[in-house]
Amino acid sequence: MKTAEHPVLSIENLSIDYLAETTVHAVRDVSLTLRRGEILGLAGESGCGKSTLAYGLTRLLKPPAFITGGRVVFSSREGYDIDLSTLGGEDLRAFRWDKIAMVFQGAMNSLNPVLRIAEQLEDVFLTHRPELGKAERRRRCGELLELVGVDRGRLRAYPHELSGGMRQRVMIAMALALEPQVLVMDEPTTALDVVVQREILQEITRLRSELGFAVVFITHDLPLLLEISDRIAIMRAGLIIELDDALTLYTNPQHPYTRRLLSSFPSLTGERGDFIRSGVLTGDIALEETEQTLEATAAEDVGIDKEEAR
Ligand SMILES: Nc1ncnc2c1ncn2[C@@H]1O[C@H](COP(=O)(O)OP(=O)(O)OP(=O)(O)O)[C@@H](O)[C@H]1O
Repeated sequence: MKTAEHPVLSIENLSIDYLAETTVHAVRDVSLTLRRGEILGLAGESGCGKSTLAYGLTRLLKPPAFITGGRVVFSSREGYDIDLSTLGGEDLRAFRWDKIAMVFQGAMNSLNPVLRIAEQLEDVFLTHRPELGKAERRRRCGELLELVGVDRGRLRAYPHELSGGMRQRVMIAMALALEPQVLVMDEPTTALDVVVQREILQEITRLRSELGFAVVFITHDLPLLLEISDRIAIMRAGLIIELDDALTLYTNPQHPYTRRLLSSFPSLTGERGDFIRSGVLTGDIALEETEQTLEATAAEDVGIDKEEAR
């Protein structure tokens, strides 16, 4: 899908510290633009700051995390800009559902076990669209469930009556309820088995095309990102060290750390590698690239010590 050049979210020189016993510089001077309608993948090893960045750009950080510099600006499709640091309280809560929605890794476990799915979905409309009547709310909840591939009959179910995959789909439906322009997904399918994961990812890319929202998709699973992302940012020790469109990043990675990260996934380098971005690349190219990568990274290193960021 061709993405428009217009930004929907601009992250400008964002820095986030954890002011714990020792200060951790978890996000360091990150600048990043999310284009309207694109899927931007954010990859990097555990502890590099991906989740902190996700929480920072949705302003969900809690102490000891503090934004120590920079800002995040949302550019609405209606043509106005909002600096998120100017929002607080109710405005911020409303903004989060309305304009930017989130799906986090354990989201499916955050459904209330004693309430039916219908009540939990309806609650979003009751809070944010109080003008809607009961029948209209019900209708929209049914439509939402079907949008994410769950039969509307499940509205009457309790969470424990649904599989993990279905519960995660319900969470995605909830995130999409108010038609946000940005969806932040932090490891949204990691807890699910591979087949269910794949189905949900296909659903997300289909919905993105249908509804036009942009996605920040966070995972340490680089092969997965290569499949679904338009562009990929590689993060290390709080810094974005490389950002490019997915195919270029795969075929021509510039940073030694990116090359090393790519080479650490057997699925990208073995004979099965050609399923990645199928139809675009062959396993031979994948193999050749990786051999070069291995030779190159044997001789050089990135030079950013993880401890240095703490
Ligand atoms: N509450 C906290 N107090 C102090 N340091 C923290 C806290 N939460 C996270 N950190 C540190 O901030 C850094 C970034 O953590 P973060 O969770 O954002 O990384 P991540 O890339 O999302 O990792 P993962 O893939 O494991 O979720 C790490 O060094 C982590 O130890």
